[in-house]
Amino acid sequence: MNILTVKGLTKRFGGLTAVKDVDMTVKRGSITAVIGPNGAGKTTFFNMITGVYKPDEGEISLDTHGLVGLKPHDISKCGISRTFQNIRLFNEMTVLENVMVGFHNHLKSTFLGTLLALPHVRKEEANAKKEGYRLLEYVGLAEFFNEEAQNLSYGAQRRLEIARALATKPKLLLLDEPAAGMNPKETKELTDLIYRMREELDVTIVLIEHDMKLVMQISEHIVVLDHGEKIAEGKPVEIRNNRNVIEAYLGKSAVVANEGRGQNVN
Ligand SMILES: Nc1ncnc2c1ncn2[C@@H]1O[C@H](COP(=O)(O)OP(=O)(O)OP(=O)(O)O)[C@@H](O)[C@H]1O
Repeated sequence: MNILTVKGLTKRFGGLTAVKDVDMTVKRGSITAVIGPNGAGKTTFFNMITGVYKPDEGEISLDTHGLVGLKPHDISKCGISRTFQNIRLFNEMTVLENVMVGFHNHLKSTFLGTLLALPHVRKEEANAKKEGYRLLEYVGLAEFFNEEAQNLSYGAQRRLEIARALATKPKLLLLDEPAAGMNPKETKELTDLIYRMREELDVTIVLIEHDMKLVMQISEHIVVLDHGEKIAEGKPVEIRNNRNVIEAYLGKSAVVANEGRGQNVN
């Protein structure tokens, strides 16, 4: 059964069509990758799903719930969470505080209640701390809970972003280039974390990623965008040998060479 259904999604910026008439479905419990050369429209696609941009055309449904027109915080409440291509942490806040920010959407406390430190607010805060610490344990960062986020290694900062994204208990997690800048050890830890989240937290995962080794290893389904259009989709083995994909990444001459040698894209 599909958790996400996208139909005819289009976004224009002035004369540029960044995403053009894209259809896509994501199976519940799957790991799906959206790939494509630089500027293909991948982040714009994520930005429409999370309500950062309103599509010019098209529909997006999470289960049967239409998302177009909803604000990002309402979409988050529906069960979609994300991380960003450029890490967006509060550098001078502690690691634990950064995760607690993720709970904000689900807290009931009002500004006045917080100001007056009312008992129910203090209780909510204590719960957020406890739950935040638990999430840090989950992503392997508990020992750094009191460090400033900026002191973490790059790979650890990316895992912290994931912990914060998990704070809203998403059904669907969108990861925008989660392995960017990671060394092989960090990428391996990320891979394990992605599998664990899917198995243990019942989260469906869609990732944008340039690391083709990771994409081919981890994805069950791959959607390829080029110049805003979907040019291919399928299993890793199908994508690896797809003529349009090889051409988009490497140019026409690569297709000819590839066919000559019977080799694949990576
Ligand atoms: N806010 C914006 N205003 C104008 N043009 C934009 C905006 N956001 C994206 N674009 C353009 O839309 C196209 C798609 O950009 P997008 O960032 O979605 O691509 P991408 O596939 O994520 O690229 P990359 O892999 O380099 O991150 C690009 O040509 C980009 O310059």
